[in-house]
Amino acid sequence: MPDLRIADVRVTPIAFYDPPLLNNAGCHQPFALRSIIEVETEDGVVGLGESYGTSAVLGGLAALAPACRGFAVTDLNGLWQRTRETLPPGSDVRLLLRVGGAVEVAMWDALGKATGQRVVDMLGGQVRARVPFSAYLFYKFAGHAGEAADDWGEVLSPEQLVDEARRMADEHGFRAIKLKAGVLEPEAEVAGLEALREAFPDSPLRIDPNGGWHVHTALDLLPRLEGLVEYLEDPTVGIAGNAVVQAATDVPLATNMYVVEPSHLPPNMAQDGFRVILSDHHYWGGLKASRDLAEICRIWGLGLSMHSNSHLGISLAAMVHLAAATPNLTYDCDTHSPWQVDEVIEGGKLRFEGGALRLPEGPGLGVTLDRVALARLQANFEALDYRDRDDASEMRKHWPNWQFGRPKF
Ligand SMILES: O=C([O-])[C@@H](O)[C@@H](O)[C@H](O)[C@@H](O)C(=O)[O-]
Ligand SMILES: [Mg+2]
Repeated sequence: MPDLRIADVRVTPIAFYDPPLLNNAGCHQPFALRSIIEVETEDGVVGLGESYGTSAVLGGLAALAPACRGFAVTDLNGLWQRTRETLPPGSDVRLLLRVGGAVEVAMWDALGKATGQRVVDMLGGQVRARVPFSAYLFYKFAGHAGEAADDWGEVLSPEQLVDEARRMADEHGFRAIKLKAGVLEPEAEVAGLEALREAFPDSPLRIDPNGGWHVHTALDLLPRLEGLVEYLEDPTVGIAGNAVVQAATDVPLATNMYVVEPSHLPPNMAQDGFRVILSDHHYWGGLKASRDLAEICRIWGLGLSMHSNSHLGISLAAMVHLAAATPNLTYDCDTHSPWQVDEVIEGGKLRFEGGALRLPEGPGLGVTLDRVALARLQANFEALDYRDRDDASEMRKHWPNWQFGRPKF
């Protein structure tokens, strides 16, 4: 019988190159911040997790890590008790879920590696061989401020958007297409979506202004969006605001912004705010909590999709295991992966075939840490002069008069 007690939890902050992608909050900085979590058992088996690298999450992980020693990697109740005990009293539940969830994934990976089981099997069993992902389109600048253009170039017009989508589809085979909006005038963004429809007549489309539109703007645009999109993601602010939009259309509204932890579910159901939840194991408290969320969605008749932020291969592997174990995942998952050039797992990035990923082979998550890459990405982090994401300041390097607004348009 393997000794499943935790001997050590290591957290390594990393930073990896990120292109100048635009969203309602501004522009991505040249490096995205992330954390790599290693849970080592008394037998020397190492489980992996990946999460945010913000100062709040890193602070929470630094407090939690030493408190994990001694309990078994199967003890999720123990994990959550220690997470509550080690975070400062009154901490936001969203921080608690992010910190505990980051370690939880690594515990599943360690358990799988120690016992020869895949995470997908421990989460209830594999229901699909391939996990489909969507092409995640962004408006973007040609290059970061003061730097040369990257090989995607500028994307600010409908024509450039179609080119970006074509490259995504050619390189990875994605079918569904998501447009990150809330950047340009809504009219221009819907025109971009219409150009995508013309170029990709069979692709399910989505648009996500991240709460950037006023209720009246979303209502005005509904006639153009109906029949065009499979869901409308976070068009405006809050459950109540989005409920007004949802009441006016049969197009389901989806969210990864306003229903992001358990206490948001009852008001959402009561107000019929969103009919699709974009789950995210980094937000919801890990893999077990995300399976529970899927079950809640099934019981209450909500659609289920999957959200992503800039991430590397450990997160992607965890997303694939979770998605492969979730029968009612009703839409293709989001991923930022095509935008990332760095990787932290051995063998390089997981490769999409026909827009989908197969489960990496092997026990646990099926991925191994590339320690040379980890050291390089950690050095990136140490060299940076920022410790938190600040899209607004980055945006003003390109558009000095830019102002944040949510809603804005
Ligand atoms: O990375 C971005 O710019 C996205 O806007 C991200 O921050 C969102 O969390 C996300 O991808 C979304 O679907 O809202
Ligand atoms: Mg979103």
